[in-house]
Amino acid sequence: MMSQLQVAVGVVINENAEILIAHRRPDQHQGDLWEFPGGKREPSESREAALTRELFEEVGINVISATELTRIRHDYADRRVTLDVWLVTEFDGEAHGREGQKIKWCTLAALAEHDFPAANAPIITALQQCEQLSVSRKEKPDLPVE
Ligand SMILES: Nc1nc2c([nH]c(=O)n2[C@@H]2O[C@H](COP(=O)(O)OP(=O)(O)OP(=O)(O)O)[C@@H](O)[C@H]2O)c(=O)[nH]1
Ligand SMILES: [Mg+2]
Repeated sequence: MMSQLQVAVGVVINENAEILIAHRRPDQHQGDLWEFPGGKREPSESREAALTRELFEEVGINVISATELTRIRHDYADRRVTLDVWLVTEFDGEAHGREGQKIKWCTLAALAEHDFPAANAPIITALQQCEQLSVSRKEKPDLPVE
């Protein structure tokens, strides 16, 4: 039987309500596609600890505050994954591709222009309905009055 991989995935949001995405290397599973940073939970780890470790290893940020967005089970032809998807609303540090991968901050609208693994479709839907993203957009300061 195929094993079920437990994966911690972080949807990191900055003060402009932009979302961090990273490009998967061609040799990785679901390679050459965009992803939300994250990776496999180790057996000894909590789900939160896996998220914090993966985000530091991959994009060099320290998670301060994260809430659960959704959990997704998806069967690929060659493996089964459970994605624990977190909204990371507070973090320290400047995101950069620590594994040489391309990263970028992109608006919710621009996410649709990127190709993600099939398992990610419900994440995009959840983000479109996400209170926190619309709230942070509303809270964005207006242009200064002249
Ligand atoms: N990080 C991440 N993994 C995803 C996403 N969507 C998705 O299906 N996955 C799948 O989740 C699985 C584990 O993620 P990963 O490849 O990042 O694992 P990892 O960081 O531990 O990498 P490694 O295998 O190179 O050590 C992969 O099969 C990957 O295809 C996503 O948005 N982000
Ligand atoms: Mg990874």
